[in-house]
Amino acid sequence: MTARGPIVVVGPPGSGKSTVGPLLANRLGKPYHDADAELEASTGRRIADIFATDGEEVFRAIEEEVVAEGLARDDGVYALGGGAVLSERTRKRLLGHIVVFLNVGMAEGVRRTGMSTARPLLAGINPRATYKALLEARLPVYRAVATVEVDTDDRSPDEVADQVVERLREGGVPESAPGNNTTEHSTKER
Ligand SMILES: Nc1ncnc2c1ncn2[C@@H]1O[C@H](COP(=O)(O)OP(=O)(O)O)[C@@H](O)[C@H]1O
Ligand SMILES: O=C(O)C1=C[C@@H](OP(=O)(O)O)[C@@H](O)[C@H](O)C1
Ligand SMILES: [Mg+2]
Repeated sequence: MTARGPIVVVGPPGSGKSTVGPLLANRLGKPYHDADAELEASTGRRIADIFATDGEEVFRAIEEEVVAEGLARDDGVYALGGGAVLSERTRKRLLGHIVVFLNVGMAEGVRRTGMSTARPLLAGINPRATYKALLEARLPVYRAVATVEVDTDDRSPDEVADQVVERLREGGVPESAPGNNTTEHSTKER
């Protein structure tokens, strides 16, 4: 399969990008990078602090720069923050990459993110409603950039990573109708 740069992992908060990313990298023998971790390392600040002090717009501008650098690498597995694909410039930069969309349903996504205060967007009074709105708004965006979509609801992180590897071996054919993808059917007979 000809694709450029790192394999990119996208999806909503709690879909498991930062958990599955390293497992996937390990299976593929590639280095792993996480955009949120790099953003915190390069700014010396926590994401929650940037949101609280400077607001989302400033965070998104920093994120766009960090992600542009990360995407320019030659290789690796690169997990983005859940909202990085909201940037049109970032979406354009994703063209030509293998982009893995880890999907998660609302109930499981809320459950996985509910224990953490590290995600300022979900810190409001009704995280369930916020998460639902976020999923509805972003699902089409994740699908538009993805070349592979994998459901994570009923899979452990290891099972998700295995499934991604299998799908990549099949040729990156999506589970369901995304935009930036190969549209022919899987060559693997089942
Ligand atoms: N497939 C999974 N099954 C169960 N729990 C998961 C799964 N993937 C991730 N988690 C858990 O959900 C939480 C959020 O995972 P994380 O990798 O930080 O998601 P993301 O980076 O997409 O926001 C973590 O506590 C993680 O252990
Ligand atoms: O969905 C989002 O807008 C965000 C997701 C977070 O990353 P994860 O998706 O890894 O939780 C982090 O980048 C920031 O809190 C904003
Ligand atoms: Mg993450």
